[in-house]
Amino acid sequence: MFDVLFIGSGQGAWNGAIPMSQAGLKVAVIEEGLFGGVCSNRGCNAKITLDKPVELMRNIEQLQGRGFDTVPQINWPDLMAHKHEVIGRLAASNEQKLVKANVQVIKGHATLTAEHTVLVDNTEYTAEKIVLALGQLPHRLDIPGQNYLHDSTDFMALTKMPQRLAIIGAGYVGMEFAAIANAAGSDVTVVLRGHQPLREFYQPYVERLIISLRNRGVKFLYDQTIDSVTEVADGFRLQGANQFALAADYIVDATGRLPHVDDSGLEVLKIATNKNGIEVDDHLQTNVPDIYATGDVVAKSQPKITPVAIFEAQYLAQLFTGQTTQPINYPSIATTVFTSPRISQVGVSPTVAAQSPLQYTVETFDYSEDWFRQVQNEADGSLTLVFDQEHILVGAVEYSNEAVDTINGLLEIIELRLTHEQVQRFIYTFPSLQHSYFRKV
Ligand SMILES: Cc1cc2nc3c(=O)[nH]c(=O)nc-3n(C[C@H](O)[C@H](O)[C@H](O)COP(=O)(O)OP(=O)(O)OC[C@H]3O[C@@H](n4cnc5c(N)ncnc54)[C@H](O)[C@@H]3O)c2cc1C
Ligand SMILES: NC(=O)c1ccc[n+]([C@@H]2O[C@H](COP(=O)([O-])OP(=O)(O)OC[C@H]3O[C@@H](n4cnc5c(N)ncnc54)[C@H](O)[C@@H]3O)[C@@H](O)[C@H]2O)c1
Repeated sequence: MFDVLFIGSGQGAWNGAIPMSQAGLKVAVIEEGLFGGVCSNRGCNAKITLDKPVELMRNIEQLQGRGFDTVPQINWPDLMAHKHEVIGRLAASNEQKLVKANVQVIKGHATLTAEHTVLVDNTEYTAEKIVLALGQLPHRLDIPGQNYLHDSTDFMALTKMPQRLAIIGAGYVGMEFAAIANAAGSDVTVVLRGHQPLREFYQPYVERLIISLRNRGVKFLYDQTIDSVTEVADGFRLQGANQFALAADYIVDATGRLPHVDDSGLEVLKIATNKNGIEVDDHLQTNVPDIYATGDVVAKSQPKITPVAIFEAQYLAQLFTGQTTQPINYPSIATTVFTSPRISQVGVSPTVAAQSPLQYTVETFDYSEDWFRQVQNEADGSLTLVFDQEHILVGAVEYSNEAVDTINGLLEIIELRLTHEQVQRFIYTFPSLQHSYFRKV
């Protein structure tokens, strides 16, 4: 009998399994696919590998006539081969990480059969505690011609960049892929059901991102309902209400991801779920004692991203090894859409702050006036900061190529509620990004 049995081996599992095992618990991880789950094999890591040349290309573009005379072109087949090389080895190394930490690795599809029992290929495994780290699966539009639609995994394995790419949905996946495919030379059209791309992000910066992508040739079609996809002589045809029609060579369905709750026996134990995932209490415990859940499969208001899955897995390690009995207490969470420019944000949104002017002040800094950004000729960037009544930084959002580094840098100031005087004690390297913002805090 194991002390803890994880179903799923993604970020929401191994970041808990390893410290639990190192603390002396008998731990096993069951995985039916690639070890490391989505982020390692077909999510964050693959995406950032495909984005790297885009980021470099945009930086070089900004310096045309300022030290550079040409912009390099992306060689997609070479880039894809590089992605396969970098990402292809991760599953095996993720598995080895578990083995080295003395975690038992079990391969196959797990089904819960009783409160402490899981079945994998006719073998029963029992455990004191079971952790469901099942992740999410791509949502697929339920329309005729559904089989012609592709998901994020398909896109990130494309050997040839399609000439005409249609993307349905303008969330994280839709926008990031639009930026990459556009830089790689594809004629990209993003089709939106509503009128608000990247709903969770600060909208004035989303609007600037849309303008920037439009200027590069990406088309955005708002308020469209796709009814069907058909194969035609030279590709595919999307059709929708009010005579909407669009021709494309390849279509990505980026309409979101759904919690993976339907094939692991949750119903046998009547584990409570809703459309957002598995319901848990403030200790990540499901309605069934000794069964817990972490990561994307959890029904939660926090963003379904890797660092949150890691935080939850590490919390369970502390809980199960007796280091804490406290409820999970999420810190400030930075989120980023990896377009170019990027939008990165953390803490109180300027939109929320603007609704309570007595409680918050909001300040915006335009990078066209910042000498450090002028060095790289980055004119289209801004940082917005939110301060509370004590003038402590409580929120920040940046639209720029370096937004991730700025927001990660400001994260500790926000989380630790550092005062202006405390921040002034940091002696950063000069010149550096930190120097371009620390005086503003
Ligand atoms: C295209 C894309 C890009 C992304 N980019 C980013 C990013 O840049 N930054 C970021 O923070 N997040 C990003 N994410 C989100 C991130 O990948 C997820 O938040 C993270 O992978 C969640 O980890 P998890 O462990 O909860 O689930 P997963 O990684 O989904 O792992 C779940 C695992 O459980 C296994 N499993 C499920 N059921 C069973 C069963 N019954 N038996 C055995 N095994 C089972 C699955 O095979 C899977 O391997 C991205 C996601 C996508 C799709
Ligand atoms: N940078 C990152 O951190 C990152 C990157 C990629 C994915 N992710 C994670 O992966 C998950 C999935 O991302 P995603 O972009 O697929 O989902 P999402 O929820 O961010 O976006 C889905 C989009 O599809 C649209 N949509 C939904 N139903 C539709 C329909 N019937 N017709 C047309 N449009 C429709 C929505 O309005 C939305 O714009 C999220 O949990 C996200 O956190 C994170």
